Amino acid sequence: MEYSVRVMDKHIKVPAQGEKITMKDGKLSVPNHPVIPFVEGDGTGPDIWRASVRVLDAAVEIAYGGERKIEWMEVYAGEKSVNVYGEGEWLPQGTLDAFNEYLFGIKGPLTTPVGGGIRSINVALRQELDLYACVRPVQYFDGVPSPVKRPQDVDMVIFRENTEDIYAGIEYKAGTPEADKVREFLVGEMGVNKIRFPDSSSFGVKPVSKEGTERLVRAAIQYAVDNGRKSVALVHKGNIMKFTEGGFRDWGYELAKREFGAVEIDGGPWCQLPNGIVIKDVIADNFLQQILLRPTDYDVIATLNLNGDYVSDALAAQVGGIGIAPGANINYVTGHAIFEATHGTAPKYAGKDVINPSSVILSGEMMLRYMGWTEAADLILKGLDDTIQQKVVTYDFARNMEGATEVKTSVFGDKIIENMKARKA
Ligand SMILES: NC(=O)C1=CN([C@@H]2O[C@H](COP(=O)(O)OP(=O)(O)OC[C@H]3O[C@@H](n4cnc5c(N)ncnc54)[C@H](OP(=O)(O)O)[C@@H]3O)[C@@H](O)[C@H]2O)C=CC1
Ligand SMILES: O=C(O)CCC(=O)C(=O)O
Ligand SMILES: [Mg+2]
Repeated sequence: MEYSVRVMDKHIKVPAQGEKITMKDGKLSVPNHPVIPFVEGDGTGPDIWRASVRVLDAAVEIAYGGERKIEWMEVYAGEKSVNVYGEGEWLPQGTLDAFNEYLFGIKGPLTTPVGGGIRSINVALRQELDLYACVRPVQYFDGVPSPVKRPQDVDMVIFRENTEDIYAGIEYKAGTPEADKVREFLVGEMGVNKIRFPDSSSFGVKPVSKEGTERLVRAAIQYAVDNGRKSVALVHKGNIMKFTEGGFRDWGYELAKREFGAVEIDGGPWCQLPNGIVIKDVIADNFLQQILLRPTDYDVIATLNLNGDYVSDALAAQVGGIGIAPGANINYVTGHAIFEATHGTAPKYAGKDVINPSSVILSGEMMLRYMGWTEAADLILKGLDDTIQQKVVTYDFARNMEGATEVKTSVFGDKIIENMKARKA
């Protein structure tokens, strides 16, 4: 690929061809040759990205015959960033600037160490760009092996609040002066007497705001309206965490009434929009058993950050696993969006070319659809569907699928491309 001399910072090469995606008056404007930044990711990220980018490019080429093309621009985060930029540079300013300026991006998974070390770069990106909605559709592809009897009954779209909650990582380690200060404040000034072992406790803070809840619930209800869905369920643990998770529920209902004209049904608090969409709520532990026993009761899900994290992996498992679970982090007001899989770096498979690339491919499919390139997005769904029907799959599906041909990540990508070409021929 040719590059211009213009650089964003010394490591980011801006493609010579290509223009920015922009947003004006709430409307996206997507040129035929958009520049889209990508982060390859850690662990299995490079294996997955290599296969995915070929599938995305092929879909666009087959659909539009050269008239449209994505001009990819590599930006760095995670381990590769430290290699390129130097020590401590896990999320360089140039990367943030690129995502900010070019509006859209796509990324592979990034490692977050447990217990210590750096805070999540994934979370930092969502916070820095204020990508407040994590949208994770969960749908079943016919033929995918699943642990449940009727995986086809699962058809949900999770809207997970993406910037607040305990997930924001505001916490203080036991034994530090900061933890001592928090303890002194809680016990000494606030009169809290419920901390069982105050001297050896670490402390975490769970901020949940009205504004944060409202913009997420608004996005979920709007999605339900735009896509003819049946219901929006607010999933929370508001019986225990009354002002945070309970606040999420109450603010959610209030917004549905105030902005969408919902009225209470059966004595409330459930309510209904004039077009019939039901707004309901469910306590999170009950929700986790209900999605297994009667998934057809649920459609669009609006929930807090940590609940959404658990729920998205659990639901993904019902339709075959996180190898096929896409997602997008979106700010619907500014138009910024970073598309990424639900799963992590799966480090034990790194560099082996065996991992399932479907989640990133489907995240790319979401991106193309969001850009309005629906023909290319549809082709990807067909190509993936055909490949699964032919039982040509990666190890994760092969281990539970009778008569499967187990293939490498790269070959799986080739097969999808072959099937997309056959569909178009
Ligand atoms: N957005 C992001 O960038 C995310 C990053 N992470 C980070 O990733 C790292 C590893 O996290 P971990 O908890 O192990 O979770 P992972 O999602 O990385 O992997 C857990 C298991 O899920 C299965 N799996 C994951 N991805 C795929 C795939 N593409 N195809 C098929 N199977 C897959 C594998 O199961 P099996 O062993 O059965 O084959 C794997 O061992 C951590 O540092 C974590 O913080 C985690 C989630 C999201
Ligand atoms: O940031 C991480 O390492 C984990 C994030 C995660 O699990 C998720 O967003 O689903
Ligand atoms: Mg997760």
